[in-house]
Amino acid sequence: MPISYSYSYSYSLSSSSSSSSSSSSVLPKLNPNPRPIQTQLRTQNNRQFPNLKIQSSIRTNHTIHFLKPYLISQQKPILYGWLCSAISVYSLSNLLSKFSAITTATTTVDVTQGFALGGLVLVRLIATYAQHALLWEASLNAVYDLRVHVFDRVLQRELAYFEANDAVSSGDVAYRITAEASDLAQTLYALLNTIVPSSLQLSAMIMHMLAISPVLSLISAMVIPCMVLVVAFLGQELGKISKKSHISVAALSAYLNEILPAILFVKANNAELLESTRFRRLALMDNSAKLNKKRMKALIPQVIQAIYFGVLSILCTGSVVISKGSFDRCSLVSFVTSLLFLIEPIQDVGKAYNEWRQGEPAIERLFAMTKFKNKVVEKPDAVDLDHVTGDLKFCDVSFKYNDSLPLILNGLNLHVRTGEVVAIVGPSGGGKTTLAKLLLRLYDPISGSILIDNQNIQDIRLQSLRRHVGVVSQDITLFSGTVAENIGYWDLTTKIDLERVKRVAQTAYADEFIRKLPEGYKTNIGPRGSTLSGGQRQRLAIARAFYQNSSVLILDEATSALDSKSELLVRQAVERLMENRTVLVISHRLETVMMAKRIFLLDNEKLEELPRSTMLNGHMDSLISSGRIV
Ligand SMILES: Nc1ncnc2c1ncn2[C@@H]1O[C@H](COP(=O)(O)OP(=O)(O)OP(=O)(O)O)[C@@H](O)[C@H]1O
Repeated sequence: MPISYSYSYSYSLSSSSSSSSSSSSVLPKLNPNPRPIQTQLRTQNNRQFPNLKIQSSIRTNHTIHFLKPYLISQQKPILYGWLCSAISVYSLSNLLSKFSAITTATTTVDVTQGFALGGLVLVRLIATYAQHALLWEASLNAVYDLRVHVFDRVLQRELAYFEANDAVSSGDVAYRITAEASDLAQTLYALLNTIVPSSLQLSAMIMHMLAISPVLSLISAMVIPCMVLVVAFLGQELGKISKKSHISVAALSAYLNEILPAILFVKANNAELLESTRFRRLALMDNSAKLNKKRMKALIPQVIQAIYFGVLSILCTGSVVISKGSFDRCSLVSFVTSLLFLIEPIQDVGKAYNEWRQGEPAIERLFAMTKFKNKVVEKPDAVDLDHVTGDLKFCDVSFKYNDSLPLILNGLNLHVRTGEVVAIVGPSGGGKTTLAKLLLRLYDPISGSILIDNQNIQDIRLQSLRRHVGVVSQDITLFSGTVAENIGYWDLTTKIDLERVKRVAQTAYADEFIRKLPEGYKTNIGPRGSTLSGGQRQRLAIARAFYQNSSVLILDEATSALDSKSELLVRQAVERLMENRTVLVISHRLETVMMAKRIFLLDNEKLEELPRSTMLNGHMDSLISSGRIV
């Protein structure tokens, strides 16, 4: 199993999933008796959302608790936004009083009154605009901070999280951080816009009504409990529908994330029709989930309005009849206008509640990714290594992936001296790549220790360790960007040393083909380096390892599956790369193995040194035919 590197997480996730998923994603669907769609999706969803059960148990107050720091950090625009809403409501109240006075006045309206009205309208418009703009700013900024936090936490998760058989798929992770986080902005905005602005408008209108007729106001207030009950019920239903919608769209995104990188496999297997059918099934599920959600969202305001106006008209007609004669025309106009302006905040409260119900699953799913405890932990007093000579020791190392799985390594011992090249051969699944993962501290052994320059790697800062241990694998990770950015990846966010990039490319025999590219070192190589040949991609990876210039190097099948000319170039590049470094070669190829000074066979959880003569005398063939080397 090749190592997939943490080049950039989203990237390595997709590349690793592409290689490993291509068969799993396509082959099972060749089953002539496919299970019903619902069952398939349920299974798929269970696989993609293993934390769903746990997530649903997270209570609303926890969700609010999660969001609190992000909202507090945006207190300035929030407070200003609320201040604007107070101004807006104040001008509306004044507007209503003046308006009812004008509409019932017996004398003609003078210019000053007209200007005052116009002024109030203008103030309300500007204040309302500022309120919306500021509250959107706060919501979007909070979501930006949250996204950054969630992505950082995802990067901090150990490899086991991504490799486990119930791992959250890269498509799902991407969906949560992109689409669901975007939806969250809408939820936050609805909340912020309700807590103060709608409450203010609600209170202002109620006070207005109370001043005109306390009896009528109290009767009108009876409509509120009815609304609350209906909104709460519908909101709960909307929450359930929303969860289904989140799951179906995430399944669609996860599917696309798996299948698009495997497009070569799809075409080579004439699987376009099959994949189109699978896509249609998922898209249909998503469509109907979305439609249900939209229907519910469209229904809720209509139900609120129907109840509001229905109950109010009955109550008001009754009460006007009862209080006949005690009400002047001006008061009636004012009362009814206030009632009309009351519906807006009531609807906003309902809307915010519903937004919250539909946003809650997204918040839970986002935060579920941030709550974890890594097994590989950096000690607080871990040291930085400035310089490493490259002396490696594996002392009595035993390892298994988890308690229910068998041992992969059992009391393994190996000493690789500074500058030495050692090859590890063995049967497929024997644990060669696992050994490399342990050296990079992507996993910790269950017992024993690994030392670099006599320092236990568990006492070294992870960043420092991985800076000194470079990897070149057959599963090369390149990303869309220029050639220079791919080679100088280590300095991507600072400043790539272009001279050094060119120098290392020459050393890796890559300079010649790079110069022939349309824009040389500035050529964009497409997603995952798709515009390059296998050999060119390998030489870029080798150039990148030169750029990193680590003292210890892991070569995992670096010279596989190339034509003889490319292979020669890659092998020469590898030979140069090996100079003056401690190298662990994991290989099945005799030519690569023979570059090593010592050769070890990893089989049955143990290491056994093979005399070089074994390999030279053609004994490798007999080891291959007996299955001890693949
Ligand atoms: N993340 C994982 N979780 C559980 N088991 C794993 C995991 N990764 C690898 N394994 C198992 O550990 C064993 C060793 O795997 P490893 O990739 O180290 O073998 P390898 O010698 O490199 O094989 P190959 O030569 O085929 O690449 C295999 O049985 C494999 O199925």
